[in-house]
Amino acid sequence: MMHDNKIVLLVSGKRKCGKDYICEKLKLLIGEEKCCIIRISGPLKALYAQNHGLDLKELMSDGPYKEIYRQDMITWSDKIRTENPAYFCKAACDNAPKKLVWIVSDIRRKSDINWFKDTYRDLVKTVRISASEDVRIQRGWVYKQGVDDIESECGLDDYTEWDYQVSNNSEEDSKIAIDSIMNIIKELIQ
Ligand SMILES: Nc1ncnc2c1ncn2[C@@H]1O[C@H](COP(=O)(O)OP(=O)(O)OP(=O)(O)O)[C@@H](O)[C@H]1O
Repeated sequence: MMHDNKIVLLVSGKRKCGKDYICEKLKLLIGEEKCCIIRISGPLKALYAQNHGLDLKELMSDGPYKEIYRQDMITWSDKIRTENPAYFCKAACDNAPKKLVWIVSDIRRKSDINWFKDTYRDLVKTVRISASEDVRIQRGWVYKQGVDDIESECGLDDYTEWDYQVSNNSEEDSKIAIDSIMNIIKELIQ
């Protein structure tokens, strides 16, 4: 199968490690004409909102709505995933614009990585972002049973085959992380 992409960058990390922060900076550096951020949670939330009569805009935002429904959304989407593990990954890619670089900013499960690797083969590069618990707490993370202790948060804790592992405990860290990822990307999209 031919793809328009040259890179599919899969990004993973615990809550408040700075996934969005790093992905947004990468997108700006690569340029919006070449790059977009994809979220597997996009089609997931759309379908959930539709099925439950909720406001999608509220659900997509970082507000309280997201936290109120997070748990139920996980249970609901797990049911769909049991029948078809790739359902939400495929839907996210089907809806994504054609760009040289796709950054998938919410990779959570081994089944996500497997589907992307089966589909996009050697275009796939994987990145794990980490930050200490102290730093994540400073950024607003509060441990939640039923969220932080289940597969959607821990499914990749023991995954070891990352192409890049970067830490994001500080602004300095993020610069180093972004530089090293950009070095690879620049070469691949030339
Ligand atoms: N290197 C950094 N320097 C300064 N602020 C940062 C850094 N990384 C992240 N932040 C800030 O920390 C907060 C959490 O980051 P972000 O939303 O990117 O995390 P996330 O991993 O996407 O979280 P979630 O899993 O909840 O979506 C944001 O306010 C972000 O601006």
